[in-house]
Amino acid sequence: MSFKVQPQAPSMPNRCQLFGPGSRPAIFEKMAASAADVINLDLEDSVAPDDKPQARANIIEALNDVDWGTKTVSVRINGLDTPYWYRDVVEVLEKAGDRIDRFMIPKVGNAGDIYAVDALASAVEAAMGRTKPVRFEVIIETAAGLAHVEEIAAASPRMEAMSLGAADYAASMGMQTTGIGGTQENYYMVAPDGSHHWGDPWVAPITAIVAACRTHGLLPVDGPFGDFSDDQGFTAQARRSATLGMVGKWAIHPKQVALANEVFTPSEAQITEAREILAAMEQATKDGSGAAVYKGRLVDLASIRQAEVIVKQAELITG
Ligand SMILES: CCC(=O)SCCNC(=O)CCNC(=O)[C@H](O)C(C)(C)COP(=O)(O)OP(=O)(O)OC[C@H]1O[C@@H](n2cnc3c(N)ncnc32)[C@H](O)[C@@H]1OP(=O)(O)O
Ligand SMILES: O=CC(=O)O
Ligand SMILES: [Mg+2]
Repeated sequence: MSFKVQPQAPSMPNRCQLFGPGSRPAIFEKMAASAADVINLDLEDSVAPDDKPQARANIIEALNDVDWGTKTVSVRINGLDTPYWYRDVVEVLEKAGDRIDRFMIPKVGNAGDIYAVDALASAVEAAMGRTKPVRFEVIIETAAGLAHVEEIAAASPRMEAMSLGAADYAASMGMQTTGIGGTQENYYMVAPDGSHHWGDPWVAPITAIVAACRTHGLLPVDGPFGDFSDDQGFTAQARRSATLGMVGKWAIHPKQVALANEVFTPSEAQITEAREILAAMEQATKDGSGAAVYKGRLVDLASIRQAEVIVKQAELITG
């Protein structure tokens, strides 16, 4: 371990972030009644330009009036290259009560973008006498965002989570696809027998996001999977993300919430195995050994840290 100890990510459930357009208030109560840990009310790409002012008003009303229970509630503001974002920040912080937890900042390109939103949010919060600072989550979905992912993660104490936005990321990187996340038809290897084996084109940005988040104590989250009729594809993508260290995934349709919750909640079998490894290592330590054999395989002090990840995830969900 480096002399600088790795900070803990915030201890909060973040297995699924359910999105809904701010221009569609009829679904807000359904979002609040869902099993998602986080709700993202959108002012950005799911809202047409002419609908932005009404969507803002709808979201402010919902932040004041809807019972969001214990969910984390986030508002996705517009990008800093648009004329909308400053009004998103100012109006929401001036008119919504304390039920807003996060702003999601899309298409961030560097730490300066976070600084700008931080400065504006700080001024409005001070002017309004708000005592609960809004926290930030960002989307890494541009080439610049990926290139500067670490400085973005470190940009403000408000930073809480970071998502991969597969759709805009693909566009910004010039990827030859219109698919949003998951398997890409043309990203395959050919085996000696001529069969095709599909690779994961998202592994590089996911790994970069996880590393930046873990270095700075943020929650790494996988973004949208567009084909909401493909449960198997969603689950496979979510499992790959969980295996690489992400803590949750977006749902762009309510049917994806249960799928995400299942993947990002450790199974009984995983929890049992983790507890057995901890018990085996406790016995090994008592016996004066740093290593032991569990089910025919090596476990050592690193296995304790691995098992603790799973036990902590489980405890977070069960409370
Ligand atoms: C890709 C890049 C990104 O930026 S993704 C993030 C931005 N996009 C979004 O926020 C889109 C979110 N999703 C949606 O707007 C809708 O789910 C879309 C995909 C348009 C589908 O809507 P719709 O045709 O109504 O679906 P459906 O008939 O299958 O709905 C079944 C029941 O579920 C409801 N529903 C729909 N969407 C949501 C939602 N996001 N949250 C909560 N509930 C939702 C529908 O109202 C419908 O309810 P009911 O059964 O009639 O009571
Ligand atoms: O905003 C999300 C994306 O995939 O783009
Ligand atoms: Mg996007």
